[in-house]
Amino acid sequence: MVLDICNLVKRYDPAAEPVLRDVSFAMAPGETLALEGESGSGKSTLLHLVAGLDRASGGQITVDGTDITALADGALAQMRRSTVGLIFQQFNLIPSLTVEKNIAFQARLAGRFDPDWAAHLAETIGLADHLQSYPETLSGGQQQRVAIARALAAKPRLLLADEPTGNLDEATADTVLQLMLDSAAETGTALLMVTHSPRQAARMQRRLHLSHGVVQPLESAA
Ligand SMILES: Nc1ncnc2c1ncn2[C@@H]1O[C@H](COP(=O)(O)OP(=O)(O)OP(=O)(O)O)[C@@H](O)[C@H]1O
Repeated sequence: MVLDICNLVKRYDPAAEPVLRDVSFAMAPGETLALEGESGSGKSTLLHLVAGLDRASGGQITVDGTDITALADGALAQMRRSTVGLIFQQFNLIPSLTVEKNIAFQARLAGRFDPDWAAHLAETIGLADHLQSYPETLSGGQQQRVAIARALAAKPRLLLADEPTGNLDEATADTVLQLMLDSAAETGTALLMVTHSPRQAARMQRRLHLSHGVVQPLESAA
């Protein structure tokens, strides 16, 4: 399994109910999973814990064979660089680098830069004419696509995406999701994606609904 989450608990306020009470699920290589649930149900919290950006209050998160809840901060950062891709609502593009260099950045850090793969992603995601532009000159939707291409370029074992097509019109969102699904299939990346769109969720292999701190499976049309 690329990801194995076991009895995960997260509480922010010791006096209140935990945001995540008892979350358990696993993902195999290449698997695509939609995480749904109403606003405030804890979806972003769950992604942050899996990314090692925040600490669990209980339970285990095993990423590519390593229980990350037991890792020190330095080892967690190393795990993120080598194994996990992130597409979060803040795009975190590097303002001093061109689009082309932003796309290459994480792949280079991970030691997996493949210029042909990066060029294929930029072309398919509609950024080929903007490779020498700087992020501040791009629209929000274009910046979001750079963040997506950057994550895919590094061929991560596990890709965590928090509403990755939220800034895009429906047709562009469909194209970009298809690229993410094709890339996951080609590189064996497991894709865990938070979405509010039932239409997008239906294109993933599995759907989980997060409510009251636990996840339940939902039927998927795929
Ligand atoms: N750093 C934090 N400190 C305290 N409470 C937090 C923190 N981050 C999130 N929360 C609380 O945890 C709950 C879950 O928030 P989270 O952002 O994970 O939900 P979400 O399902 O991703 O929501 P949305 O769909 O609106 O993005 C909310 O009640 C939120 O207020």
